[in-house]
Amino acid sequence: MTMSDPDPTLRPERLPDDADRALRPQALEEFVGQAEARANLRVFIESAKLRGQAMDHTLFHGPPGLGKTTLAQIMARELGVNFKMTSGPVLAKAGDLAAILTNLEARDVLFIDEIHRLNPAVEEVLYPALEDFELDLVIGEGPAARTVRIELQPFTLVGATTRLGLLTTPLRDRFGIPTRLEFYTEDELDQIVTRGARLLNIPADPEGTREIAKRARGTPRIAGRLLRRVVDFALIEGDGRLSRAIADRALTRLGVDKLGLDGADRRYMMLMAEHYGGGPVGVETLSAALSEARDAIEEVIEPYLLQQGLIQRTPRGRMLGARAWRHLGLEAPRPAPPKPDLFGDG
Ligand SMILES: Nc1ncnc2c1ncn2[C@@H]1O[C@H](COP(=O)(O)OP(=O)(O)OP(=O)(O)O)[C@@H](O)[C@H]1O
Ligand SMILES: [Mg+2]
Repeated sequence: MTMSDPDPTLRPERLPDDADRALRPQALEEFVGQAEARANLRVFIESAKLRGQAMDHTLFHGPPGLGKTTLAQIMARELGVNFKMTSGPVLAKAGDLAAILTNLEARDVLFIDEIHRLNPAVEEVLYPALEDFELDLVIGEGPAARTVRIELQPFTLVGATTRLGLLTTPLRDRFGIPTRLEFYTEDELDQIVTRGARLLNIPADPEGTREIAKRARGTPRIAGRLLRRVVDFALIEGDGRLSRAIADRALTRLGVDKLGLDGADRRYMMLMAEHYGGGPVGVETLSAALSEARDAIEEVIEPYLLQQGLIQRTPRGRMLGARAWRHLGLEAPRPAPPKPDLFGDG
């Protein structure tokens, strides 16, 4: 049993994607959902513009595909400044970061994706840059080495991470605006799918977009991918219309079930049910048994299953919820009878 072959079209991944770009909202007004985050960002953006200052450093965290990169781009556009993008793993040396920082113009947005993967030496350089817009660079080596201080233009760092827990505390503390993104509701996803169908010029029935919204795992990126696949089926096997029947047929063919779970989700739950009696079982054990990286399990598979109440996290490991047993069509084991208390005095 392995999870190495989930349909790549169904899983959020991090590579920039041209197809994604077409559906990406460009303005805060067009951005559906995340009402609280959006309302707050609106205030902070307008206030920064009014003051003529750089907006405070902002951190977006939450599962993949919920709109972190999209919101960072929208911020720069709404602020009317340049958008520079890099990522934690790409910034190998302090000099790489210094080169980017010294090239920023006043109030620019610098976006660092996967910021939990910054090299510690690079992170050290970032601290004074964030706090005082200053850079301390060591020039030369050995006895000839000296430090020079470089003044930077005030800028806004926007960080994104799927793993808030892996951020160092000093880095976390330097973000004035930490923002958690939540899974989207079915209604919000329906709006996103409906807008997407319009942009793709495909006539859509309300029941058709609703079916995709229900099965998009709370995630706009997945909604966009599923929409494209359903459109393919509608054009080739249907009458060119996004109906509920064609959506259902396409999603079933893609292995997306009624709850929006895919093969990887089901293999994870089946493993817990069949081999571990529904848990508790540790994530390392699941990782080994599924031949899947622990990170991928924790970042991609588990957040949605937790949110849906299909699994629970306990101090002793993961457990399958009653809803998961029902969904798998299996009977949950009865709780074991209490063990006789051999050493008790009662
Ligand atoms: N609120 C939204 N409304 C419409 N589309 C959205 C929304 N949020 C995200 N999307 C769509 O979902 C896609 C994925 O969003 P984005 O790349 O911003 O996610 P992310 O949180 O940065 O993911 P990752 O953690 O994998 O980098 C985008 O291409 C965009 O089209
Ligand atoms: Mg992103």
